[in-house]
Amino acid sequence: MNQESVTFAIIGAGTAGMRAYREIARHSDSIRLIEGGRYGTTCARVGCMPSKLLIAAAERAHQVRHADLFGVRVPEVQIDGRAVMKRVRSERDRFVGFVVETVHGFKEEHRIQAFARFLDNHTLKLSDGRILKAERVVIATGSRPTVPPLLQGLEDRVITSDDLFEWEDLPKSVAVLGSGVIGLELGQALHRLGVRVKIFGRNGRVGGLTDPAVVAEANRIFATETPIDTRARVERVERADNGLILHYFDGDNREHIETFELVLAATGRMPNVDRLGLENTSLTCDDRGVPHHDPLTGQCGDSPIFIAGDATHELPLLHEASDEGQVAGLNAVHYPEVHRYAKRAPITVIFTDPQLMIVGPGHRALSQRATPVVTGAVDFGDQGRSRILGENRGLLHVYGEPVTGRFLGAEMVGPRAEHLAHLLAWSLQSNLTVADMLERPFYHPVIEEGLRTALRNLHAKLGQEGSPGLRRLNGTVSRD
Ligand SMILES: Cc1cc2nc3c(=O)[nH]c(=O)nc-3n(C[C@H](O)[C@H](O)[C@H](O)COP(=O)(O)OP(=O)(O)OC[C@H]3O[C@@H](n4cnc5c(N)ncnc54)[C@H](O)[C@@H]3O)c2cc1C
Ligand SMILES: NC(=O)c1ccc[n+]([C@@H]2O[C@H](COP(=O)([O-])OP(=O)(O)OC[C@H]3O[C@@H](n4cnc5c(N)ncnc54)[C@H](O)[C@@H]3O)[C@@H](O)[C@H]2O)c1
Repeated sequence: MNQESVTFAIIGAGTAGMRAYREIARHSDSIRLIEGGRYGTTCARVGCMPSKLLIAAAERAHQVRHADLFGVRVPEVQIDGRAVMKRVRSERDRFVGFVVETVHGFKEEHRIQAFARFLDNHTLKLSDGRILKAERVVIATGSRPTVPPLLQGLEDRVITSDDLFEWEDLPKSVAVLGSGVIGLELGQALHRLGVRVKIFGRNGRVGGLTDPAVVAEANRIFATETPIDTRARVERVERADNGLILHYFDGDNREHIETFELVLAATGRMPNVDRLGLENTSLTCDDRGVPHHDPLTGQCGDSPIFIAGDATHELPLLHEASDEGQVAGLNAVHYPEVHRYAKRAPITVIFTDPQLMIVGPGHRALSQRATPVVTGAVDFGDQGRSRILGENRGLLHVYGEPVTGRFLGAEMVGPRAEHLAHLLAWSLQSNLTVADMLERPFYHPVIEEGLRTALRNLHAKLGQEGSPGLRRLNGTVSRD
């Protein structure tokens, strides 16, 4: 039998796996990086990068269409679907190319192209028939889109984010199932690119927001432009000659029947742990099949098996996958000595227009704490810079802790949220109080002045003493 023994095996050469590889390869040459699919990572191939490329085209179309507001007349906007998708694909290929180049820079003898499956804690069966023995293993197998039972059997008309960026041209119409992060980002972009779109959510959810007031404002704003019903109930989907017929009840319980060329399933992603043969190991798993592990070490139980990235089903985000890969790699190297590493402040940005962001654990989690949470707010309707830009819509809620005055997090729908989210995440990680934050400089006229309004509002509600924004220096001024 073709069998090989090494010290380290990493399953999956995505963002987390590549990061773990780099960490381990600094210490050992006895390592194998196993990839079953194509090199290039989910982020570059079908995730962060192509989605933002599509959104960039949609934003440009939207800006040109609305140039009128500034007295700039554009007679007719035409969307060339083939040209849009050509740029998306070619820029995507460029990003993927860099990643593939990096992987090819790893030693050839370290790389295996096959799917891996556990036979026991230390034995992997590869899809090419080989057996690999490894003392320590990192699971970095990522996640994949789920398709709800409602759409099963209709696969030729159902797409996921894995398929969309391969399009040669834009379709005529798409029903988007799911108003989470992917559904909102891609649904709004397609709508702006001239595709007839309807986004179907459920329970009023928008992009993972949890603050009821911010959720309501986001729902209101998106509905002014894009056909969206986050309280719909799609009951049945059936095949038609030219697409799929959706039978659904809207938020007011009225029945509708509408035909679309395609349905985009944006109903969540599942961790790639179900085909790993984990039942052959000593690991215990949660109800999603994810091995119980310590999120701060990546270690599964007390075994020499570590897990990182989307496979953990914790925070399926790029920077988290990268950090977790590094931690898993380091701890695999030093096993049985395993260290806990602090997480960065939680941050999520959703690239809709207006953008959404969550910093910290989010409103729902904060309101479940024993100590009460105080909320400061700003409405961007009259905010100076936002109005100048014609982007004056949105709501920011900032949260603070009574007594200590500590900043706890934020949720927002509004202009340039990606930048405010970073200021706030850095403040949170630095353990700043709301008063500390107000002592920082704010230029004029900028969107950050809107943040200052929210922080002042929070400061007042927290009943903090002193004049916010001023730092009194020690001593008194003596005049002789
Ligand atoms: C449409 C979309 C947009 C996104 N946008 C953003 C964004 O804007 N910002 C952000 O932070 N995040 C975004 N994400 C999330 C981000 O892409 C993921 O969190 C990240 O790519 C996960 O990295 P990973 O290393 O865990 O998984 P992956 O990059 O998926 O790597 C896992 C690898 O494991 C391989 N594999 C699986 N099973 C096996 C096996 N048994 N044997 C061998 N190999 C195996 C797979 O083929 C794959 O190559 C987006 C995701 C999607 C889908
Ligand atoms: N900007 C970003 O950072 C970014 C962008 C895209 C994806 N991602 C990552 O990818 C992950 C997956 O994204 P996603 O949008 O697939 O998942 P998600 O969990 O954000 O959203 C899925 C949504 O679909 C809804 N849903 C499920 N079944 C449904 C049904 N039958 N009908 C109607 N709605 C239904 C759920 O209620 C939920 O709101 C995200 O959690 C995120 O971590 C991040």
